[in-house]
Amino acid sequence: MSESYDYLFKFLIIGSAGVGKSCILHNFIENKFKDDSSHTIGVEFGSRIVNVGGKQIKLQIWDTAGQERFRSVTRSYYRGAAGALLVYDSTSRDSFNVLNNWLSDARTLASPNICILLVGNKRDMEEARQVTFLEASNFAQENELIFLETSAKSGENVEEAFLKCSKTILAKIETGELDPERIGSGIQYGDTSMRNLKNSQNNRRKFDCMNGGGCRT
Ligand SMILES: Nc1nc2c(ncn2[C@@H]2O[C@H](COP(=O)(O)OP(=O)(O)OP(=O)(O)O)[C@@H](O)[C@H]2O)c(=O)[nH]1
Repeated sequence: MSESYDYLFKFLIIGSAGVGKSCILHNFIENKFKDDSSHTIGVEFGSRIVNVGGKQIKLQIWDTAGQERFRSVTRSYYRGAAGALLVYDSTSRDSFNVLNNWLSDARTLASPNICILLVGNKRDMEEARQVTFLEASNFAQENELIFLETSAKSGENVEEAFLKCSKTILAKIETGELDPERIGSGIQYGDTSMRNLKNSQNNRRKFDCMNGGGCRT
């Protein structure tokens, strides 16, 4: 069965080892918690079509390994990503303290216009919390990031995280701030968009003809 969608967005999930990146992806794709998750080796991949404001968007998601020894491999996947979920574990101050390193990697190696969403995962473990909502939201504000707390275990806000990032990218396409045709934008037109684009070009030609503007073929 062929898939029909308007746009394809390339997404990354980045952050330290063990913060729950693979579980977030698994929850988003399979709608369940992966309780036997082991360290990712290199990168893993998932994709899903979501509906954002009436547009079908195919998300192509690269889940990267957090362990330092895979850093050179994972960095090679950053190029041309339209969006990234930058994940820390709200029960681990260490994972929060290194966010600046992840952020500068994402901003230098991916598209300069990359939409980054800060995700504080493991929200279900309130008793073990080491990072408050307020300090993370201040960090997000200072660094112009959108921010959400999630639980890959209960599924809370997981879908919302991907949708929020997709909505922001779509809005930038619609206002012309992002150009999907720019190489390395991390965005591609799907069949449906191409069809609409061609129809609007054809309509434009018809309009030019009717108004004596000469017909270009
Ligand atoms: N309670 C709770 N545990 C979680 C949550 N998300 C992940 N975990 C657990 O945290 C551990 C690490 O999860 P992973 O998804 O493998 O972590 P990762 O960030 O992909 O790790 P790397 O692949 O090494 O980078 C696993 O034992 C998960 O079961 C969550 O939201 N709540």
